[in-house]
Parts: sequence; structure tokens; C-alpha cells
Amino acid sequence: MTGKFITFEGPDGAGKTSVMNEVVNQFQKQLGDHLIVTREPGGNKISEQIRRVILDRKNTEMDYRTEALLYAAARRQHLVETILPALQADKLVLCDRYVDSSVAYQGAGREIGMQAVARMNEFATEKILPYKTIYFEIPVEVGLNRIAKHRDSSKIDRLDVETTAFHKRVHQGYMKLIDEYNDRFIIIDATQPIEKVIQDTTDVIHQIASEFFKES
Ligand SMILES: Nc1ncnc2c1ncn2[C@@H]1O[C@H](COP(=O)(O)OP(=O)(O)OP(=O)(O)O)[C@@H](O)[C@H]1O
Ligand SMILES: Cc1cn([C@H]2C[C@H](O)[C@@H](COP(=O)(O)O)O2)c(=O)[nH]c1=O
Repeated sequence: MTGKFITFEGPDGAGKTSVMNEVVNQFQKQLGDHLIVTREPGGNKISEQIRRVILDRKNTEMDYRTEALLYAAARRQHLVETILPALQADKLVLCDRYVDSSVAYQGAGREIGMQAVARMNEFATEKILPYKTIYFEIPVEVGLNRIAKHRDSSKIDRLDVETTAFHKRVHQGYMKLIDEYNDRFIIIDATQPIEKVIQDTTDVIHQIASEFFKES
């Protein structure tokens, strides 16, 4: 068996984290140490420290390119310290966000340019892309409403408080990525009741990483 790298993407409030938590609860029993669950920005000590700087709502003066570079720096450390060793040890890696987030948020949302951000990230990732990306599709306003309604205000970060126009550009960025990498992206309808989203996601992972479930 070889390791498999699967990422979760989507606009803010799409439900990725809630769904991942549920899916992981189920899979952990079956897969134990063969499963690694991680996130970006973050996933290890240094990358989590960078995460705090990026998402701190007090850092209002942060330049957009600084932001893009910090995400890429956190990603580099995460890749070499967490993702690659897990893949080399034949594990299933489920990662909440990866390079597509930078291309959509910094490239399209911040209007730095999707290609420019993708190129800059090639330095960080050495062009390592996920095997499959599960994309949670939701209208921007629905995602932002979920955050406004349910999220504890201390957990609302610097990106969450961006304008609806910013989040719409991010969504358009994702649409372009899905078009460009349609063999890598798998789309889940995240407007459905959460139980159905969890079921759809579980089914997709069983399908694309079936070798892990056969052996357990
Ligand atoms: N299918 C759903 N229907 C209704 N509410 C949902 C659904 N999925 C998640 N939620 C709620 O929406 C809120 C946002 O969910 P969550 O934090 O999992 O989203 P996210 O995609 O990880 O967002 P972010 O990227 O901003 O961290 C949570 O309060 C969660 O309980
Ligand atoms: C990896 C990455 C993330 N972001 C944004 C997306 C979210 O608004 C925040 C934090 O992510 P989480 O899902 O709430 O944990 O950061 C980004 O702009 N660029 C990136 O590369």
C-alpha cells in the first residue's frame, strides 16, 4: 500500500471541519494509526504558531503578499514535518485545506493573481498536490450566515470578518480551480443536512481510498 493525500476545501462556513470531525471518529476505529488528520494553516508546532499570526484579528496592517507568504511558509513546514513522513509511512492523510485555499483566498480573494500565488506555492510544495480534493460547495452567504449564527465570537478570525465581495471572489477562484483540475476535485453539496453531508463524504473517501478499508 502507498500513502494517500486527500484534502478538504471550500468557502468559510461550508462545514468542512464539522464533517471531518465526524468522519474521522468513524474511520479512527477502523484505521487507527494508518489515519492522519491535519489542517492548514497548522498541523505542527511551527505552523500553528504561524497560524496564530495570520488569523489574529488584531493584525489589521498585514500586507496581502505577507499573508500569502506566511500561508506558504506554514505549508512548507507542514509538508516536510507532517504530510510527507505520513505518506512515506503509507498512511491516509486527510488535510483540512492546502494549496488550493491559497490560490482561491490570496490569489482570487486578495486579487494577487491565481497564477502568481500558485507559482509562489510551487516553491513551498515542490509541486506536490493531493491525490483528490473534496470540495464543499455552498453559496457564500449561507456559509457566512452559519459562521455568524453558530461560531463563538472568540473564534471568528481575520479572514471570517472580510467582506462578502472578498468571499465571492474566493468562491469564483474555487470555481476556476475545479474547472482546471476537474479530475482531482470531487464536489459535495454542503447545503444538505449535516448527516447527509457526512454520509456523502464517508462514501467518497471509501471509494477513493478503498485500499485502506480492505485491509482493516
Ligand atoms: N450541513 C450543515 N447544515 C447546517 N449547519 C452546518 C452544516 N455543516 C456545518 N454546519 C455549522 O456551520 C458552522 C460552520 O461549520 P464549520 O466550522 O465546520 O465550517 P468550515 O467549513 O470548517 O468553516 P471554516 O473554513 O471557516 O473554518 C458550524 O457551526 C457548524 O455546526
Ligand atoms: C490554508 C489557507 C487558509 N486560508 C484561510 C481560510 C480560512 O478563512 C482561514 C483559516 O482556515 P480554517 O478553515 O478556518 O481553519 O484561513 C487562506 O486564506 N489561505 C490558505 O492558504
